[in-house]
Amino acid sequence: MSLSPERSFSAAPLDALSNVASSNSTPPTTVADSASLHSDTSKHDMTSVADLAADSPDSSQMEPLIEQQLRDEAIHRAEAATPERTRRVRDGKKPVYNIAQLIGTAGHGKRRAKGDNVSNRRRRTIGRATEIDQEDPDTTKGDTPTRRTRRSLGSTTTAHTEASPRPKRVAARQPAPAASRQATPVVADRPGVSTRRSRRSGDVNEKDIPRELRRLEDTKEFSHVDDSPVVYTVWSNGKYVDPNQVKKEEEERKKAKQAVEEPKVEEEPVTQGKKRRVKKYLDKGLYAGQDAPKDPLKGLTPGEKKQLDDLPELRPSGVVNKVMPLPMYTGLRTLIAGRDFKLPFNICNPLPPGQPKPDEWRKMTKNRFIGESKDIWRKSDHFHDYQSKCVCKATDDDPCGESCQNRIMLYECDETNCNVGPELCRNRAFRDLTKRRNKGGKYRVGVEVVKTSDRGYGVRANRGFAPGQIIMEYAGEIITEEECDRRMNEVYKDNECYYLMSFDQNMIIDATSGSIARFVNHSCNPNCRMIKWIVSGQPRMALFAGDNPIYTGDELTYDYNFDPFSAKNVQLCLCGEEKCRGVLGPKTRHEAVQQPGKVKAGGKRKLGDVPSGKADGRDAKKPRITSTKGALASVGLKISHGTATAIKKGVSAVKKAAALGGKASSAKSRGKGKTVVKKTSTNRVVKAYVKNGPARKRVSTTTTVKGKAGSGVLKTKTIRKTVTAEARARATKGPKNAAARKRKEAVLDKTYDIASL
Ligand SMILES: C[S@@+](CC[C@H](N)C(=O)[O-])C[C@H]1O[C@@H](n2cnc3c(N)ncnc32)[C@H](O)[C@@H]1O
Repeated sequence: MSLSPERSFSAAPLDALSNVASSNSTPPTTVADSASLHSDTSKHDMTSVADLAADSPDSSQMEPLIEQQLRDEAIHRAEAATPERTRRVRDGKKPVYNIAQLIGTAGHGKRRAKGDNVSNRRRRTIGRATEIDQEDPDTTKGDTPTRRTRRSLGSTTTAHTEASPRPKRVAARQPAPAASRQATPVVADRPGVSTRRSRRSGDVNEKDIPRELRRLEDTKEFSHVDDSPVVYTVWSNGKYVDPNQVKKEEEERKKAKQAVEEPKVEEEPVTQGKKRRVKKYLDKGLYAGQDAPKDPLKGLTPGEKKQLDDLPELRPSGVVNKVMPLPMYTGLRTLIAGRDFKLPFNICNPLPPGQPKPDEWRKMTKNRFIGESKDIWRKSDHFHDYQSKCVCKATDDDPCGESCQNRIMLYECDETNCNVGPELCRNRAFRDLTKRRNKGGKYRVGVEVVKTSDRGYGVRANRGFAPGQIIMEYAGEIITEEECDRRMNEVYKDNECYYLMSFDQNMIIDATSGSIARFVNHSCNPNCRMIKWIVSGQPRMALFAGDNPIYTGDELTYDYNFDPFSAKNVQLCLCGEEKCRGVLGPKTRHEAVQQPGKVKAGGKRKLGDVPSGKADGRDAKKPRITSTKGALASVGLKISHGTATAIKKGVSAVKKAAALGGKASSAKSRGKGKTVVKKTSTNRVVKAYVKNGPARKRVSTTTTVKGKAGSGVLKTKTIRKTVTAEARARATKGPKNAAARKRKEAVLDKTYDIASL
């Protein structure tokens, strides 16, 4: 019997032979190659065995021998090539193809998708590939090895996707017939791969358990014994629904329903045992955050007081009426006069959310020195002056009230300079402001930024403020004049709004990054004042309510007393007041003369405001205030009232003004070596910026020495300037009707006195 190649092929165990072949072959591309792939011996080997048979005298005797030899040879070769697979061969396991090697991609390494960690994945493809081959021999019949390989590749993908949440669909597409189970051990016999079925049945062969799971063998979880109670969770809209919470809510709903259905029995006041329920009335809203006036009779005329004596029921009993508070400052008068009144509907109606808010605004609540300003800033004499104690007494009617010297000097009382103490002292505005703000809340802060129809943003009150009460601090970056010049010429040159305020020691507060106060607009008849106070020896600027109370919803305004410095920068005033000056300009001389006598809380005062006895008893250290006549006399105090000054671009006129013969400034007189012609008694910067260009200016200076106050000589300087035709044309372009234009022109015809007022 001759040994044909086919016979030798069938005689050898298929899997072992194919393994050997697969390990040695290049990827097969033809049927012939496929045959060679599955053949157990090389052509050369077969020839030698056939030769051996041919040479044998008794071929029938030789046949089993040859077969045996062939088998041995195959095993031997297989062992030499891949010892592991040979072991499988010995164990009679199914053949395993190395697909990557077969298709020549083994050298590429594992494929890695984006974010896909394939390092731990098991190559189950081979088993699958085999499965296909084994599962349905009919389907594979006639398949070239190439096709099979492709199929294997397909199953490679399947194997990869097994880890993804779609294995079931894959399984559905390829329902595994019973035959596939035969193939399973190919996978299962590999460490770490055991089929679900085998695990479930508990028939776990130790060899089948992956090494990393072996230590978990004793756990219930491993044996699929779940003795924990089954917890069903409910999820709604991607959120976990707590059943207890649901139950609670349901009970509450039921209770509420019952309460509505059952007629409510009026509760009898229980006098014994239980505490009597007291009905709560709204006692806040109208005056939220506002103290009631201490003395309601204070504002009444003698006639009204007499009238009140005839109406004892109206006499304030001291008990706060919480039921329906009367208009706070006019309540008693309204009652006496018997007038009807109605509460304004918007009395406590702060803006609803979603209002346009200013962007590009970095809020700052405290002053910050920038650049050189800190080094230049020095402690001037009045910073020490504030330390002298006031002469108020705790037994006074109004301790540290209107007559307190500290208050008159615009020094805030504190533990160093107050004779009364923190409980009774009423001259601690900045402390009160801090306390109020620290408590937080929209209503305590009391202001909000609003968008006005024609003046950009503004600020309105969302609570009431008593006359003279502090509202908010004007804070920002404290910069030198040089820095201010630089910013004006470089940074703010295209801006329409400026947030520059003259401050102290010739410095400027730039509130471009600053507090809300920067948004307060100008009015020629304002309801607030911007006042500089000395607090713990440091100057601070704040907005105070004016002589009248401020109600919720009122827009807050103060008189900028604006100095445009250049006619080019004159802006039309849109305050809408009857006595509007027409432009954002400085106060007229007339207004300035009228102003001081009017000022009450925190404003400019005459010496006559200070009770003479107390003035005499003042500490010698404090600046002596001598009585002087006229409007300018009153500026002997260190007051910066209405000091808003916008400093517009242009060449600093410091030198110019100096050249015009202005006297040495207080700064110069203090040996600073700088010529500054702007120091005034009000600390207002009167600085003549002369713009290169068509602006025609007539600048004259007069210096009046009025007396001494504190650290320096009081000076006033008047710089007159005339509005140019160009500025006039620009300023009167706005008003549409002839009357308004005429009014503007009339205003512009005036010569402005930029004076220290
Ligand atoms: C300190 S800012 C006040 C806040 C400013 N409205 C805003 O939107 O930022 C000053 C600027 O506001 C405008 N402004 C303020 N009061 C005005 C008024 N009464 N009439 C016209 N413009 C006014 C002017 O443009 C002025 O330069």
